[in-house]
Amino acid sequence: MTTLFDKIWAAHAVARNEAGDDLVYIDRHLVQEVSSPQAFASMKASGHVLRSAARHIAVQDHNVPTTADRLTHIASPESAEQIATLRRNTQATGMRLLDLDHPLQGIVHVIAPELGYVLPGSTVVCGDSHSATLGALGALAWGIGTSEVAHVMSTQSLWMRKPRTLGIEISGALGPGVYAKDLALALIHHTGTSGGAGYGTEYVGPTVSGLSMEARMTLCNMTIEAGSRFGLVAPDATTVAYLRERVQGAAREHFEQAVQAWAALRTDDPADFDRRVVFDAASVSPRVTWGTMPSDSAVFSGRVGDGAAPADEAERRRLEASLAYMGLQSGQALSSVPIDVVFIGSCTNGRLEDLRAAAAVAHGRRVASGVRALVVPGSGSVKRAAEAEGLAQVFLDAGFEWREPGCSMCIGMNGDSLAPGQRSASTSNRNFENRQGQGGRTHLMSPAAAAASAVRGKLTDPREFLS
Ligand SMILES: CC(C)[C@H](C(=O)O)[C@@H](O)C(=O)O
Ligand code: SF4
Repeated sequence: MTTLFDKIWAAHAVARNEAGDDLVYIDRHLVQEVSSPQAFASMKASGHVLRSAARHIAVQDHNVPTTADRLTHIASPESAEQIATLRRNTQATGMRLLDLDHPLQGIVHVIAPELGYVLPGSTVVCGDSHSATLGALGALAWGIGTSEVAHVMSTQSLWMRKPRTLGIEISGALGPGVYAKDLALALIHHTGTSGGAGYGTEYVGPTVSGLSMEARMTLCNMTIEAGSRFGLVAPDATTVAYLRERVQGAAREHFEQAVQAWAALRTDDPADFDRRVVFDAASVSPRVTWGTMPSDSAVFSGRVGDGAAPADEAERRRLEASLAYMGLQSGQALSSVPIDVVFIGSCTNGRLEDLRAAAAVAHGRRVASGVRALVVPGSGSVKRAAEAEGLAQVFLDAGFEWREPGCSMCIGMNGDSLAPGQRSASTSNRNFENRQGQGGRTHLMSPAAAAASAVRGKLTDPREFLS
């Protein structure tokens, strides 16, 4: 009797040192241009080589312009340099690269599942904190630091202290206009930004089983915002159906056999978790953040500060600084807050279902005057699919910009950023100070809510547009 986390860990731990850390075998590694330059350099400096090139895929995502002329024009020299460096490093080591001109290029956490690259029961790492997104496929997937990236490239393994396990058991149906993003924001509000620290999180229960693959990715993506590096969902029929269409190579040949083996990949008894949190999804309404931590959220009919008294003096000071940064008053009605920019995209909410939810609201409506609204698909595949089913046209007709894939305004490294003091409605995952641009103010929400906010020009509950 053991948890899914323990089973996958045990299948990959090949040795234990005196300190109690395990040497964990890494099945797959994803590489992006921001966290890899030093890793390639230190691998080279120590005379190591890429041990198993086929187990790594690199992609350009954070720095890529989302403008149509991006193959010939990259305005920022720093961005151009990081992109060129990854190109050089992958050529030198024989690592596969999805470059700017590749039809499958996109945000690393969006493309990996699309490629059928992440399989249930496997270990997957990436030098990026949102790697737990891939745990939605029943894999142990987590973000690592640059020195660990070098270690994985040269040894295909990592020393790791096994975390304790946290089971988040979710039951109850999500209401109309309520999405996995709202569930994630509600959970982070409930547990706090460090509630999951030291734990590997598995999401279980009927609500999770009922979520689509993409919604599971949204949920797992935000696990790190509650402090846990691992977010996991056991594979089931939904996972198998998703992978059946996508796996390639040897995994395709042995697919039916693998499906049988995956049946054992589940937590035998929730009592096996080191800690359990029980959560009712039916109680969740569309949410929006008002502060500078992802836990600072409330329902759209709520107020800045959410009416809760700060727990202590340090928290009172944090809230004060946070509201000063956000240019908001405690107690102000959230639905009265005007916005300047709308960003629909990111590894949290840049997949096809997200764009469908936003387009359903945008359809036949117009972005409010004075508001700039961008839709940035998470990958080339998402972009083409959205164009084929008419979503791109819906956005264009409504006055949104329709961009090339990448991280874009989620982090503002590629030239898409907020100006100082500008306020955004954003479907990304972090509302930290300066995250979307120096002095920019971020309100996190679901894609439908972001589209509703674009139309009204202020923070808006998407249910206002549901007929
Ligand atoms: C730049 C990258 C290493 C970073 C991360 O680790 O997550 C980024 O993706 C983010 O979302 O903050
Ligand atoms: S979309 Fe945002 S959160 Fe995701 S990898 Fe890119 S910068 Fe990080």
